[in-house]
Amino acid sequence: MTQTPAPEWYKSAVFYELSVRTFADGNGDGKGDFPGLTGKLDYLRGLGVDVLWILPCYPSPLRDDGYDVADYVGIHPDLGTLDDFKVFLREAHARGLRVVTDFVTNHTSSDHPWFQAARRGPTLPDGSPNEYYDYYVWSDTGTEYAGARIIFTDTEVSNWTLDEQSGRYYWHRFFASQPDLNYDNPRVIEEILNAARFWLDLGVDGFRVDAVPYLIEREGTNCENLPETHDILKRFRRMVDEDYPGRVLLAEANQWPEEVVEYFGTDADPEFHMCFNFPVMPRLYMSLKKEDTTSIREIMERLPAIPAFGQWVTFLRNHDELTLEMVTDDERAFMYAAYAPDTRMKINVGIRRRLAPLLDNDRRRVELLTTVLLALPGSPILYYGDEIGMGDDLSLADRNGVRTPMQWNAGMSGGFSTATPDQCFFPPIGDAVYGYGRVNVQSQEQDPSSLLKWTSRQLELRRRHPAFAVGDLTFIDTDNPAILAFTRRTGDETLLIVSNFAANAQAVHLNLGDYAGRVPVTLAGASPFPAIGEDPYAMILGKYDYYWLRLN
Ligand SMILES: OC[C@H]1O[C@H](O[C@H]2O[C@H](CO)[C@@H](O)[C@H](O)[C@H]2O)[C@H](O)[C@@H](O)[C@@H]1O
Ligand SMILES: [Ca+2]
Repeated sequence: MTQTPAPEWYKSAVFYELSVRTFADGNGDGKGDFPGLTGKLDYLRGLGVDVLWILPCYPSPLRDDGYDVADYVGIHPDLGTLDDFKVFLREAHARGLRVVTDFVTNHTSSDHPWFQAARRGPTLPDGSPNEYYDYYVWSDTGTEYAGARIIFTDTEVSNWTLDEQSGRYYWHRFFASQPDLNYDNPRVIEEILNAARFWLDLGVDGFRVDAVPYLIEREGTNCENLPETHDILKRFRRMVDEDYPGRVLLAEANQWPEEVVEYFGTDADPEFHMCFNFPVMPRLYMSLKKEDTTSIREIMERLPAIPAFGQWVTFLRNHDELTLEMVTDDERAFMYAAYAPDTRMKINVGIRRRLAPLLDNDRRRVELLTTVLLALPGSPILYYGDEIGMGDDLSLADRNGVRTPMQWNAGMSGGFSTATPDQCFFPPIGDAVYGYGRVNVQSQEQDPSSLLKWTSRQLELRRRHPAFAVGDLTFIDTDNPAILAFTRRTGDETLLIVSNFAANAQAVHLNLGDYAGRVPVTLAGASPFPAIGEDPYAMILGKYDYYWLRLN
């Protein structure tokens, strides 16, 4: 199957995020690789996703799982060769799957040759200027930009670190092993755009651009979302529009609605095609524990309008911690109390757990949040392994506990590798509840009622109703805050989504006066419900129950 060349394909796409290193090992060395991933493309096609977002695959010392790039135009040798990548891309495209790669713009690894050259100081021994020095941000005192917060609060005490070789401090928003590039230097912009061209020329369908708010620093600001940063990102978009039309840019900007929306730019002066909806994510979990969906509605209604080309990207989990940066202090305290009872679950400003353990492995709650994810405006992202209910490993450092090997079957190392578990890059999960002996693709493929099969059916249902992807959103007033009700509407159809966030059955009345005379019909099964009248529409929902309805 080949792809339909619709220019706005990303608006109706379902994304699947995966780490090549932990997805499938093709050569038995215990590390996932491109040949292994290529062998799993039929699985991904069968699941019903459209786009693969692959985590950074560049040569890297892996001090931040590849977000510390040592070479922008290569493949990490553990993952295969550039030719292996090309084969993967070709085979993905042949199956109608698109591929979006992670592009780390804000910083490099301290091992990158640019930084190693920069450390020689502004002037070389022969008196000539060191052109690489200005690739990074330096200080004599390490006191500038004091208004910038620290992001990795568990490990870093400052955004400046003294470099022994140059005797100067360098700026880094993330780990000290990730020096920030100096975007006030036009050569840096050229280098990064050229690196992007390299991958676009190979045929990638776009980039998830990492940590975009932090490109530029200015004294007296918090060094986030600055106008100069937006100018650079708009230049990136212009290059894509002019030379690579049809490719997509997705912004990772973990910001409040008013700031994140700026990363779309405008119809006249566009920036990113897509932005992650960070603010809504923690509120989905919060609403479950509070049995009150008010915060979901409030944050969604707070999102400013986006340009016609734009699309939000929604997610429940990803490779990082469940970030709690976009909540109030009280809400953060609530989330920690509700979802991180063990202190090992906390990291930086968030919670390092996977979807199934967060929801106590409760299939009803997993289904509920997944259906809301699929029904809210935006293109949803599934995180690898969540479609089978994988668990996490709190004994692993940093965020690695949610990056364990994909569980394919009950055999050696869960079918991830022919290597033994202790030889794998991260050990596959082997416990009695979430271990590969019990939770794996093969067994779920044989079980029609498995989470995997359910997910696949739900994706198929979503695909058949374009209103999920591009319909307008209208929240429906109810008399029960545990119930989230909204419509998604196009000129052709109106969908009504009703979800019960409570642990008990609930009665609710929906204010559906605008739809008097219409008959709700279930999307799966086409069962008609009582017709809507002038009075509030009464419904009963079982615990964590949901309805996907079409208003005929
Ligand atoms: O490349 C550095 C990091 O960039 C992304 O980080 C983001 O994740 C942080 C939480 O882990 C988040 O708080 C921050 O706002 C983001 O920019 C990337 O996803 C990380 O894996 C990476 O370490
Ligand atoms: Ca391998």
